[in-house]
Amino acid sequence: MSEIIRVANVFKTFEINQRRSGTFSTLRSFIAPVKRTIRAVNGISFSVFPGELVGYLGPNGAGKSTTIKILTGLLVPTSGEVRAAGFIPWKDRTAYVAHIGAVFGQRYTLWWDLPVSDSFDLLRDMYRVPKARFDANLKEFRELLEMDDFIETPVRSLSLGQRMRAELAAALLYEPQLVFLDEPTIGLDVVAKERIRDFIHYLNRERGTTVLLTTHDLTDIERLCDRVMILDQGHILYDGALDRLVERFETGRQLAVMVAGKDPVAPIEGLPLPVVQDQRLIFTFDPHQISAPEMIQRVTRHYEVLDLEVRRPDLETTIRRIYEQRLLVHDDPNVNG
Ligand SMILES: Nc1ncnc2c1ncn2[C@@H]1O[C@H](COP(=O)(O)OP(=O)(O)OP(=O)(O)O)[C@@H](O)[C@H]1O
Repeated sequence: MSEIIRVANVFKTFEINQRRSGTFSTLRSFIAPVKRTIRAVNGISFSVFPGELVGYLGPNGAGKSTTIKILTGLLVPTSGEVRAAGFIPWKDRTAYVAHIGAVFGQRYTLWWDLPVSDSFDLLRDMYRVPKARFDANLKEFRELLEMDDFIETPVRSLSLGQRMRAELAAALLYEPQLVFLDEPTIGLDVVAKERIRDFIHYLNRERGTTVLLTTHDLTDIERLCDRVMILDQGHILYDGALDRLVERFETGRQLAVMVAGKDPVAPIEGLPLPVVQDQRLIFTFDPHQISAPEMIQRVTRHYEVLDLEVRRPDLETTIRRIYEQRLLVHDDPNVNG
């Protein structure tokens, strides 16, 4: 199957003017600002295949939005090649945008003063969507995104959650095969986030829409993505299965056991002393050093166990460790996929 997105060796640098700090020794150094180059995207390559839902992760300033802007044709890369849905995004943008959808959590694309339904009608005309297809999509999206209560409301009066649902519908009513979602759940409450996730899931699994999703909310990623790419300082540091990433970097697993009797906790050779929490003994262990079955065996040999549970750290804890401790390093041949 041929790829729907192909990014090859793409760089994007920004030149910014920065005031000189420090000495006023010469007039020139006082007046002329210094040019500084920011390498927002620093030689990235990847492919996405039709029907994939790929999470694009990375700490603040990693270069995610810059990549999405290049892929949607809003920015021209400094060098490198991009093809998406058969187009070079920034070259033939008018034709290209009819084949893609884009939702930016922090930017409005709908008409501010128009009721939501009028915005939808305008989009139907702009993209020349046949009426029957448009009406069928609208009917389905109204139901899935529960839009009936606000479809006649001007966009400026919508709540953030309502606006995001309207934005999603607007980006998808003309059935693009490829969709870019940049922080679609930002600022939403848990119920609204869940509704948006269900919709993205439906789009991808039921309609086969290809999705590239940028988010800082790791529940979005956990719920939706099998594949993730991690970007840092403009480099892709990991591109592969989410499970493999977690398996590789997860530490601090816990075995929580409820034991019979009230004897003081006796140390088990080779294991650190457990802490007592909610009437359970909590043993923290590194799954790369000792497996969960072995931990269970050792502990059950020592105690009469009434109940036990192995707890894994959540995805957020694992990803935070990866970012903070810089566990993924550019050019490490072992980290990709
Ligand atoms: N138009 C611009 N001019 C100058 N620098 C820019 C511009 N756009 C982005 N940058 C810089 O490029 C780098 C990457 O920014 P980008 O917005 O792509 O990161 P991001 O991963 O999306 O971050 P966040 O998670 O905070 O949104 C940052 O250092 C940013 O300051």
